[in-house]
Amino acid sequence: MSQISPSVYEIAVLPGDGIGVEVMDACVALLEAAQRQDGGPSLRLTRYEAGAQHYAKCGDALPERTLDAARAAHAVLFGAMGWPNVRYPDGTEPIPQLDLRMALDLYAGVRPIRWFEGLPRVLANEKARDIDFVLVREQTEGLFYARGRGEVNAAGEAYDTMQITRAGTERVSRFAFQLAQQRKARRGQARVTCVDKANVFTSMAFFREVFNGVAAGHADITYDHAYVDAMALTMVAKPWVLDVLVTENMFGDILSDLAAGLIGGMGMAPSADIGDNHGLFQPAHGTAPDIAGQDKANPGAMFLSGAMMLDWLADRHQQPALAARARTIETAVEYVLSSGIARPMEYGGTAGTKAMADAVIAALPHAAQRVKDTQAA
Ligand SMILES: NC(=O)C1=CN([C@@H]2O[C@H](COP(=O)(O)OP(=O)(O)OC[C@H]3O[C@@H](n4cnc5c(N)ncnc54)[C@H](O)[C@@H]3O)[C@@H](O)[C@H]2O)C=CC1
Ligand SMILES: CC(C)CC(=O)C(=O)O
Ligand SMILES: [Mg+2]
Repeated sequence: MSQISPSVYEIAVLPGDGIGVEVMDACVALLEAAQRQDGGPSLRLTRYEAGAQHYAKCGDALPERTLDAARAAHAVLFGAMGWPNVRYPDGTEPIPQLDLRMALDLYAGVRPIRWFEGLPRVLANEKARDIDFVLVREQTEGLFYARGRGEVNAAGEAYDTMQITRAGTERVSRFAFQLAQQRKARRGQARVTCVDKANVFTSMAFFREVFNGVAAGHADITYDHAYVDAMALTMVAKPWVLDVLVTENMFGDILSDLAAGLIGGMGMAPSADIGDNHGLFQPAHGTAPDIAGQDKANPGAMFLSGAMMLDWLADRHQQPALAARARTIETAVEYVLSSGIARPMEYGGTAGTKAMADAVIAALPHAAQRVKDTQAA
């Protein structure tokens, strides 16, 4: 849905916990530098508190003020939240991103995985250079429906329920086909794969049946199916054959980390949580307690999530200058890695979070020129 362009885009910034704060500082610096450079539409980036540490301090992981700001903003930029030893009384973690997905109805978790020069070559096969697929994860139901509802009974049995609805499956499937249509326009072909476990679970057989109904309405896009265990193998054996995948919440959670492993780890795996009225953009990784506070995190996933936010705003508000800014940021990230100007510690290099941010910011003028040259060609 396109909307009138505001004079300033209000962005609710929720850094969260651990490396969420570090990669967010780097991303805000990059977004501000890119805006200064192109002099285009303004983003007002305002920080709000939420997360496990906030819960530990104040007993509230997602304050009303933060939720209101997220609802009112043009977009939400999110770091990561959660901390292993901070728990709710039921033993689970305060992870407000799940509450935000429900509150803002962010049903499509969009997780692109693309290899480019400068990323580690995890798979030896030359074809691994062509890895370029998007996992669309349903995010408002599935096995995550059980959150806060699970039970352990007196007989010592624990139950968590998987919820699959026709409406929820239809809308996420439609989203996947629309995404495939956009990719087809760019790449000449597209295929949507429904990832499920329809051979075992009634809920998953229903997911597949509803997906097939949506597929029937998109005759221009090829589709197929894969069981989730076989998909795990395909991802490792020949991920270059994958295009758009759509799956249930929990399967998507697991497969998206596996997919990130194909390009060297979580540090270059961005994501977008999209609903009909709101968009939230966050790296697919968590708060990484093992490296937090040491300036070791790779901010690349956060940078690319920021670029996804600019693209989404550009599309929603018909603002091509923001799409150009997104291309500039992506190009700067790729240039820094491919030229070896800086190599993140995650890939065995020496560049910490701040050094990566400095290098990408310094590459912005060069990247902007490259984007202009490409557009002119
Ligand atoms: N969206 C979110 O906010 C998410 C939050 N979490 C929370 O984060 C906490 C830690 O969870 P984990 O299972 O350890 O997952 P994690 O994604 O934080 O870390 C997994 C591994 O990847 C590494 N890693 C992650 N991001 C990196 C980056 N940008 N640069 C370099 N290395 C990176 C970590 O050092 C760790 O070895 C938990 O409290 C969990 O609930 C986990 C996943 C997503
Ligand atoms: C903390 C999680 C539930 C979130 C997560 O792992 C994810 O969004 O990928
Ligand atoms: Mg995850």
